[in-house]
Amino acid sequence: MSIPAEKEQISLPLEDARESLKSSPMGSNPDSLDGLSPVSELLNSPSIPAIYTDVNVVPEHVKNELEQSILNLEEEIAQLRLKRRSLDKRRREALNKILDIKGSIRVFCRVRPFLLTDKRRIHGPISTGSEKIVVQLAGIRKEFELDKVFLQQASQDDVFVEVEPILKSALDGHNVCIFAYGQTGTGKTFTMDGTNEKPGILPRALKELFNQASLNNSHSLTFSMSMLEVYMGNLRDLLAPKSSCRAYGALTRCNLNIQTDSKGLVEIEGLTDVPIPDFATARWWYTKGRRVRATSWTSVNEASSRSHCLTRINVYRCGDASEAKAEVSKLWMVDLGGSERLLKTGATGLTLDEGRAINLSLSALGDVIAALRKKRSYVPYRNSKLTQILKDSLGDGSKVLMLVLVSPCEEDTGETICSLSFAKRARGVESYREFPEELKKQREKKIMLLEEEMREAEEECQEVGNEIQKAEILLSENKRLFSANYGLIEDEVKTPMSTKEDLKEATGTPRNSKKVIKRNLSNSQPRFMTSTVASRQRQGAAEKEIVGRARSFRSGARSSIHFPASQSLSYSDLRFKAILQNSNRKSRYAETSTLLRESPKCNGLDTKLDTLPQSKMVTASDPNFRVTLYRHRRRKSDII
Ligand SMILES: Nc1ncnc2c1ncn2[C@@H]1O[C@H](COP(=O)(O)OP(=O)(O)OP(=O)(O)O)[C@@H](O)[C@H]1O
Repeated sequence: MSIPAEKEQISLPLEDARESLKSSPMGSNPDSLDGLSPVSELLNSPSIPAIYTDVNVVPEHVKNELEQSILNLEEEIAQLRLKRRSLDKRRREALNKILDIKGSIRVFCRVRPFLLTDKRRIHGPISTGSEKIVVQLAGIRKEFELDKVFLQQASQDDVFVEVEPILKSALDGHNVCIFAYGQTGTGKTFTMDGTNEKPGILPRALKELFNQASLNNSHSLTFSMSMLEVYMGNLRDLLAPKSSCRAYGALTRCNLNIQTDSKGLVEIEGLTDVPIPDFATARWWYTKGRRVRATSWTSVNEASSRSHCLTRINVYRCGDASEAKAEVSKLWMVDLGGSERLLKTGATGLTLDEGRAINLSLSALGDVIAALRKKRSYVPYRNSKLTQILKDSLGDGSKVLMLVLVSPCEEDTGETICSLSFAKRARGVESYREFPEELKKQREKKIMLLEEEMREAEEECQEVGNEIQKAEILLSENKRLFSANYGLIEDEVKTPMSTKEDLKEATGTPRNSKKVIKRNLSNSQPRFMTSTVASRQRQGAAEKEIVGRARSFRSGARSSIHFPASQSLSYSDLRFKAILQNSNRKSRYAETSTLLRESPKCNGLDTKLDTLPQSKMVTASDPNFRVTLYRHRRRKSDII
């Protein structure tokens, strides 16, 4: 049979796809995906000649094989996804068990190094191990056991390494609270925020979250951020636009209400929640919030924090497209106000009030943690704003890390004992270290096994993720190849349709499946982007032309028709897909893409709206007090 020149052009898409597939990772190494039947195998098969000059003469079995290969790949991908999901579940369960064995409330202690400003460098507390601290006061020796003790020489790195596992819990869907507690000037802010040279937990955590999000191929993770401070029992939004806090009418921004829904979920009405798509943005907002934080002068610490500063990262965790809603978990990082004894700070007036307010809320926090530890039926969350805000992040299923910061100085020993007593109370008396030696060993062994299991699951999950990626590349190549060569002709050959029917199908009117497509079109676009009558007419004409071309192409009137590779592959238009779908009813590829489009977008911010509690229990602050407070606030940022 002689081959007209234009027929060779028709075959170009197939040849292009063949070439691009060969140069793709799978094409160059088709064996790397076990169990899948790559199209490259098909292409290398002797049954397919090097170049098809006319799609109509491509043997039917080649087309069937290609179709089968696509179906197999889709099946494989679905199964691999299931496998990844179950591996991820295994990893999460192992991590959860580890944290449960270690205790869902963990308490670390960090001893601050001596500072130049410390007058007498006489050691107060003496650490006698990595999990024990001994303090002597007036001949009385007090011993405190903790989950970890960081000595004076411990770096920010050393601290962060121990904090990391709890961050993973937040990514796994648990609510997490990390607190820095301690006397003024012991390094709470240094540990949480750090400096540019020695960044603390917060900036490191932000970086780590984005790092983990990029590695996690089983879920898409997105984040948003809020910062607020609790000052004298009032809440202030640290990320609110400046003007809104200064204007009288916007005072509510500075006195936010805490709302609890019927399920116990807490939301702070009107709190600014900014999306943080990357670390740079997160850092920018965080620096902004820090600058606003209220500080004032006391005789103990020249930049003493007179408030509790709370940073919340909302983690939106979304599986594959079939999951309608993202799971939301909260990661709170809290730099608590100094827990100083008021006489010592020499505080008077407002500073004294600030100190009192801080101490009251710290004591309320201690009560809540102790009640949770003892699994009491009543937990006194309502005793302070701080505990009301954290209500849904301190209870069941949540993880708490309390970092107790202490001074190394002898003169601070009294304060140090107070702080460590708080830590002891938070840890609870049922500490595992009071268990018999044998039990402790069993526990250590169990943790080791679980850690091993977690690592294995993590590695396998990574491998499966890579396999999915490869299979997806291959699948899209197969689909491209198929639609480039057979997409428009299959139905015509098997079930010829009238032109009218073709057009109806193309515009998506009569059949159910097409209705889906039509609905998608309107759903997936904002109203201003939907087609007008005129554009629909133009669209209709274009579709007629495509169908007409396809028909004449198939019926042998090929003289003036060809679809160059670029054209045949760049039709992303949904209507064009509808035509393809109709002309290829047997195939489910077009439908798959439609369904994917239909599934809700996994966007943290979209989801956030859904997750906001609807029924509210409002706790309002006294408005008179708010105004007074607003006028009298002293901030270091104001002074500067
Ligand atoms: N581990 C450390 N290494 C070096 N310097 C430290 C360390 N911890 C604290 N400092 C220094 O001690 C001083 C007081 O620390 P910081 O402001 O963090 O205390 P704080 O507990 O947050 O006080 P406040 O409750 O009053 O806000 C700072 O100058 C800080 O740089």
